[in-house]
Amino acid sequence: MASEIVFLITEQRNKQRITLPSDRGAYRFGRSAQCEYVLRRNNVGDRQFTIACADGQWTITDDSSDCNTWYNNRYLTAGETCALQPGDVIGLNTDGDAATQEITFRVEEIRTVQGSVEGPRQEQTDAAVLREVDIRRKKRVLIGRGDDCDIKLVSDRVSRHHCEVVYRDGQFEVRDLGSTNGTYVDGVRISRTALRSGAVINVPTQVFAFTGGLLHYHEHKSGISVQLLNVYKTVQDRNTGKPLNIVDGTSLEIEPNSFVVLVGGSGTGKSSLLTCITGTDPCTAGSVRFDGLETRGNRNAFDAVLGYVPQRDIMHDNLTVEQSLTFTAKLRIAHDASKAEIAAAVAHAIEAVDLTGREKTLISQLSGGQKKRVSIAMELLASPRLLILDEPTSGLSPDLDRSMMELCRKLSHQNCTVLMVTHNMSNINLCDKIAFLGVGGVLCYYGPPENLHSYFDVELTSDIFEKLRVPELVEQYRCQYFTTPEFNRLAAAWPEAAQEADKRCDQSN
Ligand SMILES: Nc1ncnc2c1ncn2[C@@H]1O[C@H](COP(=O)(O)OP(=O)(O)OP(=O)(O)O)[C@@H](O)[C@H]1O
Repeated sequence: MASEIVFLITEQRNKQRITLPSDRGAYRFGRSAQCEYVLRRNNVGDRQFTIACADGQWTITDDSSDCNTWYNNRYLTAGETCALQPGDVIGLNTDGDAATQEITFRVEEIRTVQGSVEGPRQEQTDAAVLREVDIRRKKRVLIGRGDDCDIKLVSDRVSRHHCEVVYRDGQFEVRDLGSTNGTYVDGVRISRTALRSGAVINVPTQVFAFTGGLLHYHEHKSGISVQLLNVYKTVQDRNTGKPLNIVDGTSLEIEPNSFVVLVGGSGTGKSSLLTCITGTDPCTAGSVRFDGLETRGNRNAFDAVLGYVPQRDIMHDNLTVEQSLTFTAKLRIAHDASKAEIAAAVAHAIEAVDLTGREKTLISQLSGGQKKRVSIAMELLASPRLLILDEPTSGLSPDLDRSMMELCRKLSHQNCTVLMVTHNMSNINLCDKIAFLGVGGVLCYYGPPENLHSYFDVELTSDIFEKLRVPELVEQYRCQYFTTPEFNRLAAAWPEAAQEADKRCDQSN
């Protein structure tokens, strides 16, 4: 009988579940690229430990000669094997302090499964629930925001009856039902088309994968994840005529419903990286994924999940907040929305940006910070699952900067994933992660704000900007990033991200 073991891996604030099926042999954990689960950390051996299953019994074996593996309440001796059961904890003390375990692997569950199961799986924590609908059995699956739909999507961008997937005479077909914002199959807007196995269907805020007569989808609570894998933007240098990387091999993962701030000195490629993510000027190499799905070729469809707040506010001064938002709502919300639905969406957006009580105020009478909130509310009308803000706090007073950061934090935890570009570091502790770029478009740090100063070994944030102007230091921090938990979690899920690390940096250092 096959079985699988579920580990909850905890490292700093990050949590991740992995499921290892028993019929795939042993799973090696360690620094080496040959391991099934690569852990590029200090004080981790090339092969640290192995998890395996024989005769229904899961075990851990310590493989490392010089770095110890913690098991429940003691260290294993080199080569020792122990049986695993739910509740057991494996720990690694990557900072070298024997008293603390920086990464823990807790056995959550060992379960028997029928037949064979597919390879190691990453499981999202709390972000999404995987659903599937059997089209052959139902014959017709109606998708939309109406109460009578088989798959009901809660977004004003989705039409009441948006599209349907039907099965007739052995054929599967998807038909758009005259929706406002479109149905896409493999990145192309369709009115009706036959479905092949493996097709990807997009409607606003939702992606479906169609295989073997089943429609699979993640029922999202709100924000999406973004994966950047070896992302490059190469341009022709206007001075030398030679190729120049202005985004230079960036790999990182933005977790669902997190608030990430992108910082870096002037000209370090922040805007260029943003345009790779928004797709307005796509990357020249590498991959940008939303919820793990490649966005290249699917750009139109993925636009639906994106909200972009530009640096300059674009609104009519002589309209009130409510008029302005109602005007935008009529353009963005599905055309079959009733007046009451539009009014509710506007009220919801106003409340989300804490402007309740200002509905009747003219835009011209708002402060800079309030205007920015209206710009954000305009994007929220479209229920984005990723909100990108380009320097929303530039030109604002310090107290407004704080309230803007607090708003972004709130939105990220309630509505969507938030990515913000900023120069202002004073309230940076309010974000979940900082992506710090150095000269030449190199990602030098990606991690929580509380580790920033120790990582760069500085007391003042301004010293980081100084350091990241020096190309040699930038290269040093590029490689240091490849040893961090954030990068290793990404590389474990997307091994191609490690290729760049292996190419750029000698991992034995
Ligand atoms: N064709 C080109 N030739 C040479 N350099 C270029 C070319 N195109 C862009 N660059 C450089 O690429 C870098 C990245 O620009 P980008 O606008 O993305 O940086 P940024 O971090 O957003 O800057 P800022 O904070 O000043 O807005 C800049 O240094 C820019 O001068």
